[in-house]
Amino acid sequence: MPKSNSVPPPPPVSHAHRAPPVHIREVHKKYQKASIASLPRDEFLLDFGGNGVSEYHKTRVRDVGRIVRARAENVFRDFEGGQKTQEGAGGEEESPLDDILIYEHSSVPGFCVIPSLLPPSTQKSLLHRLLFRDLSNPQHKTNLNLHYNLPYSLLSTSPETLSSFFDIPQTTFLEPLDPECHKPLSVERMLEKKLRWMTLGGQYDWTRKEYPEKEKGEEVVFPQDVARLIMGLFSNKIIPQAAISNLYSPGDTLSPHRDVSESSAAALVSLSIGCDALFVIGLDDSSEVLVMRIRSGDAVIMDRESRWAWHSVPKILAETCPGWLADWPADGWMGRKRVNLNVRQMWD
Ligand SMILES: O=C(O)CCC(=O)C(=O)O
Ligand SMILES: [Fe+2]
Repeated sequence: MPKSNSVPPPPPVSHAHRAPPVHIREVHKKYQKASIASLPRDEFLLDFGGNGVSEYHKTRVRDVGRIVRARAENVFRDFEGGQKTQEGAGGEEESPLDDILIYEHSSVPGFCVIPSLLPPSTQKSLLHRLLFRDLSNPQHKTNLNLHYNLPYSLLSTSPETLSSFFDIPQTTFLEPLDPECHKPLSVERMLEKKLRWMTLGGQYDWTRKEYPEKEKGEEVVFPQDVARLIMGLFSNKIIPQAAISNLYSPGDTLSPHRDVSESSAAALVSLSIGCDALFVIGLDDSSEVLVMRIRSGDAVIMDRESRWAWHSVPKILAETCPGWLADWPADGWMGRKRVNLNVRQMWD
């Protein structure tokens, strides 16, 4: 991948509050309403899976770099460590020993996709780290901490006795901070619908739209194994310091926005696991808006101009989670979810 040399400077942080342009909002709304059955016939939808890239996109996508497969496999093996289980490979065929291609799309310069980057066993290991280990650690805040006391005292984060919200009785209740505003919430309902994001490492303040200040040195440590995974694959692009893990169910959306609170122009790296999603991305002054179907295991990179692009998730496609993953960790939970890990560098 070419190194970021002509990176435009970050827009002012005040731009985080700006309204998205009409041309982005319209595409977002159109694809929010699209039927899943119509998508394979849509030549304007970029899709590296299914029937493959459409004629329309073939001329707009080019391969701009590669990751040496042997190197990636070492990184995956290191990440999975002792946790690799016999269920890991899920009966998948071995991949041929060729390098992994990185594709850039001409509509949004710097926007790159690596289809099917993460093998099934790495996807499961990453879910385990995020949802069994990091979610049990009260330092990594979630959307629910703003309104509820989470029963962390019932969980254990020690590797020998690790237990998670998936392991405790699902009828356990989260007590609201303000009982006038919220009713108690069961762990079952939390995991099924209400848990929408968790922040890792530098804790983003969603109200003030700010990260912790570098000088204060107060940031929560970013999980070292996840950092090694990202650096092993994208070391010339980003130093992972913060991440948002988004959890979506069919019917959930993410509105058009730009990620402009970071004081670094390093790329954003985004990994997706579970159900497919539609992803919209476009620049402020461009009528060319790209819509892509993101599948489980895909990596997306927003670098250079695309780093400050508007983007959104208008739709999660129900019943599209790969079969080998649908019952993770039990009872079809991932079959009803998409988990995204959006990794950021806060400062240079
Ligand atoms: O879920 C996604 O693919 C995008 C998430 C995103 O844009 C964000 O967390 O800022
Ligand atoms: Fe974003």
